[in-house]
Amino acid sequence: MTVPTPAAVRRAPKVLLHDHLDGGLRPATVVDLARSAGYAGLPTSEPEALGTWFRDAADSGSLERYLETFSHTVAVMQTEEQLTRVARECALDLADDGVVYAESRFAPELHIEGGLSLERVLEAVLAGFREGEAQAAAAGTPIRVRALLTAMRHAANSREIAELAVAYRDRGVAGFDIAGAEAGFPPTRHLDAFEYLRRENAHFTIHAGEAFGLPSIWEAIQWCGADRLGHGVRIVDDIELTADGQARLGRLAAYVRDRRIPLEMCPSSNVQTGAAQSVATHPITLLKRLRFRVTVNTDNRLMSGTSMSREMQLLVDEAGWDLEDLRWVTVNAMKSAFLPFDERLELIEHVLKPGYAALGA
Ligand SMILES: O=c1[nH]cnc2c1ncn2[C@H]1C[C@H](O)[C@@H](CO)O1
Ligand SMILES: [Zn+2]
Repeated sequence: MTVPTPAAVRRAPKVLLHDHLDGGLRPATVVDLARSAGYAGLPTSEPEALGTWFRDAADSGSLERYLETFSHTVAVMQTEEQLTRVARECALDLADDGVVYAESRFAPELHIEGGLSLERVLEAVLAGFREGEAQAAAAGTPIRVRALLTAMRHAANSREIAELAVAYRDRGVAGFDIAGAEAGFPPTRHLDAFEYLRRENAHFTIHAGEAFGLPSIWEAIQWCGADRLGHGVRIVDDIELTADGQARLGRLAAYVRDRRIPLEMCPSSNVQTGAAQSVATHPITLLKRLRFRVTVNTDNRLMSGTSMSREMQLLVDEAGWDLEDLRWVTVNAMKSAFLPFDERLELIEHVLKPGYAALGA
């Protein structure tokens, strides 16, 4: 068991599958964009205080209230310049944190209030990712960033967004997702989009098992055919721990583990929305022990005041994780990425394994 130092955690190569573009802005950028766009709705225009405000407001114990904070970030992501800047800074911030591959998700339908078409929104974001990748490579911290297109589960645009994801599959879009309030909006509302994606051999993940339990996970997998689960924490409701420390898996939990369905787990976010009590008791550690295909993610770096390094460090400090655990979830994430197999393999063999070996794993 190698307990990594904070410096080693920062240096370790990381893979991020679940990060919202509109949940990861720098506080200073929100302030700057709000000022130049004339958006007067921010609770404060002092960057540090704004960062604290987002964290506190998101610390609500409810997914619905957590999601309300996005109105401020979405308000300043309505022009091509704004979108490109936010995407470029996202790539740079992740690369600076040691992330070598990231899938960044956002909902194009939330960024058309300024009159942009969905295609223009997407192209502005993709341009930002390419700029960020080029700058990061020049700075010696190469990163690959792909987009996931999200459709909002309370709305009715999922088929159109799915078609957009397929149209741009060779131009920087790796897959599709649905997000937003979970209770009352089951994934089967969007069956048409998922069936279309499956016919197109396209990849998708579904936010499920975060604010709602097993039925949501079951629908996402068995009705919709999700490749991965966003969060999926509530799968523990189908696991019974016996007095002697053994675990008995129900049919759904066994299916998820048997089929190696990746769980995009986001510890800090789950504590904020009430899906988990603490990082120390977060189901990710039990699921890791039971060898589910777990991955560690940030969800919303702004709302949680976090980064990949911070999420990993919290698991080390509060849940007893070691360097081998970090390496294992990182390889899990790379195996589960919506990137072609040969590119995944190349990153595992030439970046992840040597990176962890250099740290002593
Ligand atoms: O953790 C989440 N659960 C459900 N929806 C979420 C979560 N984090 C962000 N979202 C929503 C709010 C964003 O505006 C949208 C697209 O990124 O996705
Ligand atoms: Zn999310």
